Amino acid sequence: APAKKTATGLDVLVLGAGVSGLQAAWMLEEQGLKVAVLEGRQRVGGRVMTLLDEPGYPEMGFNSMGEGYGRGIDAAQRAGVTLEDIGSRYRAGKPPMLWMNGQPLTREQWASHPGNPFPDSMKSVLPAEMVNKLLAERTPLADWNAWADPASAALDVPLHDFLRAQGLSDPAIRLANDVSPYYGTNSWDVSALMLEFNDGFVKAQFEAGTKSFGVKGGNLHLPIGMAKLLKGDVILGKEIVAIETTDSGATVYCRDGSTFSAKRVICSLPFSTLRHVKIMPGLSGAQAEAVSQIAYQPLSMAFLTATAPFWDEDGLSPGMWTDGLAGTVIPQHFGATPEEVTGLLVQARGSLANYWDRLGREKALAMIVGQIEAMRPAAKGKLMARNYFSWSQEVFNGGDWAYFGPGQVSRLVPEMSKPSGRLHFCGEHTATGARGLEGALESAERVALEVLEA
Ligand SMILES: Cc1cc2nc3c(=O)[nH]c(=O)nc-3n(C[C@H](O)[C@H](O)[C@H](O)COP(=O)(O)OP(=O)(O)OC[C@H]3O[C@@H](n4cnc5c(N)ncnc54)[C@H](O)[C@@H]3O)c2cc1C
Repeated sequence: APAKKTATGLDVLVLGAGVSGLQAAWMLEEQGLKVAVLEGRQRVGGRVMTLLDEPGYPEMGFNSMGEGYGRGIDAAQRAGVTLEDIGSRYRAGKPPMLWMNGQPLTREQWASHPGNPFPDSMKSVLPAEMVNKLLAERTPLADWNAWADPASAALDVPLHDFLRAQGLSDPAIRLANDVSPYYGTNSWDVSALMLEFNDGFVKAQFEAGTKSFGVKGGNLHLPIGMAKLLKGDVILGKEIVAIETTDSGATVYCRDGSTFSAKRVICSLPFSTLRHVKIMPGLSGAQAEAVSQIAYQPLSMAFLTATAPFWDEDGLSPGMWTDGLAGTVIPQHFGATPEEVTGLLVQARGSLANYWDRLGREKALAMIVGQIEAMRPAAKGKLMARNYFSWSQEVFNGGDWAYFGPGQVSRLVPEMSKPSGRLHFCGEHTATGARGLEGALESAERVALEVLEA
């Protein structure tokens, strides 16, 4: 039987219990509104997701906040969780090595390697550093806060164009970007302007300070703490399938047959999942285009542990950036001391993530272990595959963060987050001044003010 309504006389229904939805709900309650939150998963947190039963509490989602995360630091204090500077843990141990074609290379070896396709002046730049370094040094975006202004539209071109203009050949672009893209699946499907905005945000973070904060015991404790602050219901297991607004109110329909009504609805769903929700009346123009078209980053991860420190045996860093099917191996230093390795997080982005996903969990894990063992015989028989997590395959995400394709920043960003009648939007994809978790919180502030002023 359909679940009974648990909340009546609501001012606002918030859809999604990620940090943006939880923050918006809290802000509106502070102003005296009656709010309920509906969440599809059986947990809160969305893209903040910690494996609390694995050693070192590996993070499958949100990693850390910078010192400039005013909203994030404030939310953590309110939620009663402890932030610790984990920057030294990221930097602990030997620096990761570059593995090209199955062979380990130091930076010096790479600089003179015959397979190095980078321009002469940049031979010692590692592939993983190249895109961010070029953006940092040569961004054509004078004011990063103006990224979505019409005046910046000329920069809304494929990342490929920017990288070509910096003197990178196609093989150099493939290695520096497409093997493990931060945004997009390759240099053609992402706007350079989006990365220039991100570069500005990163620089502003460094100006505020160089610490990286994580939540003690796992980042998942942040949204759990934020949810506890709410007076209204946070109802789990409520997959939204339709949203209807009229001149006088709004109704939300869930997959289990239950319905909820309120004066207004705030939707924090990523557009990758919202595009499967029936919206009545339908959206139009750039907003409809955005909901249907904006892409989400493919990102998949395997969590491995080692029964013995094979990196001591072969004398090489446990960290690996490979140009092959094993992706990037990131040692986790979350034990009692920063030296201890609590596990290996193996990450694939872009088309490699899609390939792992198509193999499926078991085959992907076996392939990853086999690849590492082939490169490092000392690892043979010592790797334990414990977990596989794909953001693309998560029904309630359909990918990691939103990214804009060439032309989409200018065409969609100024329009896509405006309210449609009594339906309002928040979530990291709607942030225009910050990125990541801080962007999600920024969007919550914007939407809360929007609802209060409506
Ligand atoms: C691997 C990874 C690493 C990251 N690292 C960092 C970092 O280091 N620093 C940083 O600042 N940010 C980082 N981020 C980004 C940060 O985690 C996100 O920006 C932020 O958590 C997004 O919050 P949100 O509320 O916008 O979206 P979400 O957390 O995705 O919340 C949306 C909610 O809606 C729910 N939902 C979706 N569809 C439905 C439906 N149909 N019905 C009901 N509920 C639904 C979801 O279950 C989810 O709970 C990272 C993200 C990932 C995935």
